[in-house]
Amino acid sequence: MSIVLTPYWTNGMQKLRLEPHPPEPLSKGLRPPAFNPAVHIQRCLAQLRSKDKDIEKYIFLTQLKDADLNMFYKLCVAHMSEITPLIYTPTVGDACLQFSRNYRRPEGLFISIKDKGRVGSVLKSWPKPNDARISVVTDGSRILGLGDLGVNGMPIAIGKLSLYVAGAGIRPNSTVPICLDLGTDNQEFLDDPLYLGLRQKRVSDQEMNEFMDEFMYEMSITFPKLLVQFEDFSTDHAFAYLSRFRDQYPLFNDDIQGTGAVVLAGFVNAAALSAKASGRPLTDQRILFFGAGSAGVGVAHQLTSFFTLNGFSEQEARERIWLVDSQGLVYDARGTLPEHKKYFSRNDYSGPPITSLLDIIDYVKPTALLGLSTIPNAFNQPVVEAMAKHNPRPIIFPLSNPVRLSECSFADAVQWTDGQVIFASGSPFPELQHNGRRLIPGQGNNMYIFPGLGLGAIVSRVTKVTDSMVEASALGLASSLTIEERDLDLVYPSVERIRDISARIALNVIRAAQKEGVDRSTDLRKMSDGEILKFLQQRMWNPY
Ligand SMILES: O=C([O-])CC(=O)C(=O)O
Ligand SMILES: [Mg+2]
Repeated sequence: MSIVLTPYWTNGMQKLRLEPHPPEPLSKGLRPPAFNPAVHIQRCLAQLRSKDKDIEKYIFLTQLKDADLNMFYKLCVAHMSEITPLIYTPTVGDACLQFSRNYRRPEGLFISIKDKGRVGSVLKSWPKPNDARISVVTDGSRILGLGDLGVNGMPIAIGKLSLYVAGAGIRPNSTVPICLDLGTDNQEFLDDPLYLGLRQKRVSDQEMNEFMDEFMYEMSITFPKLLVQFEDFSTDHAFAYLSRFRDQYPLFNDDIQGTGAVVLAGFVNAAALSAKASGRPLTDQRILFFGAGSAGVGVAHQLTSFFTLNGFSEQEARERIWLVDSQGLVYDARGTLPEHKKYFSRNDYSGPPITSLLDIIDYVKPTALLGLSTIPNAFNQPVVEAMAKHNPRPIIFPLSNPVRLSECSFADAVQWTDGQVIFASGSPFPELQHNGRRLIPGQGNNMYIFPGLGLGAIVSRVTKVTDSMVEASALGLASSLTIEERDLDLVYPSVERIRDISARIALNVIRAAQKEGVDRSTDLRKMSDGEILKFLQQRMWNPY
């Protein structure tokens, strides 16, 4: 028997209390005579399934988490592929949009620009800060593909952290969801009397920088063992704060690095399938990115490592990549470009702007088309057919979230390529049958990466998260497919195995951290791979 911290509420405030784990049986008379915990999970599942709308299911699960944390995670772990889309993408998108309307109880920390100068004292209201290991921090400025949602971004931090618990066995009381309120430019919310954030526009970059400097410093003081995951900051801030803080504190940006790693993993497997069909070398890839925000450029950077791992120079790797933004193909002669696009801007084209995606495909002749644009249906029939014309097995990854912003659906991509597409999307699509074949879409969502990357970083107590740790997480994921999954042409493993996958990713991350000397748990250096895997699996928190 061990002791865990269980959240409870008093006077509208969340507190934590110490409880034996598993709990002592209730005294006689306090529960129904035939109550059987093993059957109770079926009751909870039936209650969940009786709700018609996904948002109702989300609300039910949130309340279950309040009332019976253990049962909530028991359901998550036992029914991962059913529950994940409800507590996370895509339903969490609606939960964010409706957060101020559906709000019931406090969960997580809100820190606002009004706290500037005393952020430390606000952080101290968190109970047991020494137990904190992982925080997901958002400023709500670019939630999924839904734009600036202000403090309504909190559910994204909560949802990601639930996956840390369910998918990597992090203890629930080690997780700290944080939403920063730096104002919002969402006028609809500012006008809404129920909106739960400050009634002001976003602050200037300078004020935000000062706030973020104080916030990150105070976080490191209050939570000495914490890893920070930045989530859904607007593109410029995502890049700026990653580079501002990454050498000072243990942190990563999920949208740049997590998404980059998950797509690299899927791409490694997709490239092998496409090479098999075309007979051309594995590295004969030309990758077109539709969307050049934090996710698009983050993924592009990560994918260059696919080529450098296969013997290309950095320059050669960069030449395999083309970016498209709202003004079409990104190239030097087009005019001044934002900083984050410059690295991939083409210098081998100087004609008039090419703006239509179809024309760009004809010019580039890509083997892979990756969508990170949040423009629904941008990969329409002519676009997908053009990809199929150039490739026996085109790689098409519409990665925008949530599902209604996806650049195309799985069913359309299958139909328009006669089943030849190698497909992964950001949000889940159902599998289908085509000409008697079972076709299963991949889900190229960072949920495969961050639990394992975080677990490895936490267990080895890194001083910082390096590029090679992120790359190692991707390769760990890519190699985690079983033979059966490879036979089904999958590019990602089944999410039901997420805990095994997270352990394998964490092992790779730990080894990469050791190689670079950024690990502080140096005891792990003496252990074999098998011993580390066993250690990780044994230490994972389990609902009883
Ligand atoms: O949350 C997700 O599903 C993936 C992600 O980070 C994003 O779209 O911003
Ligand atoms: Mg995100």
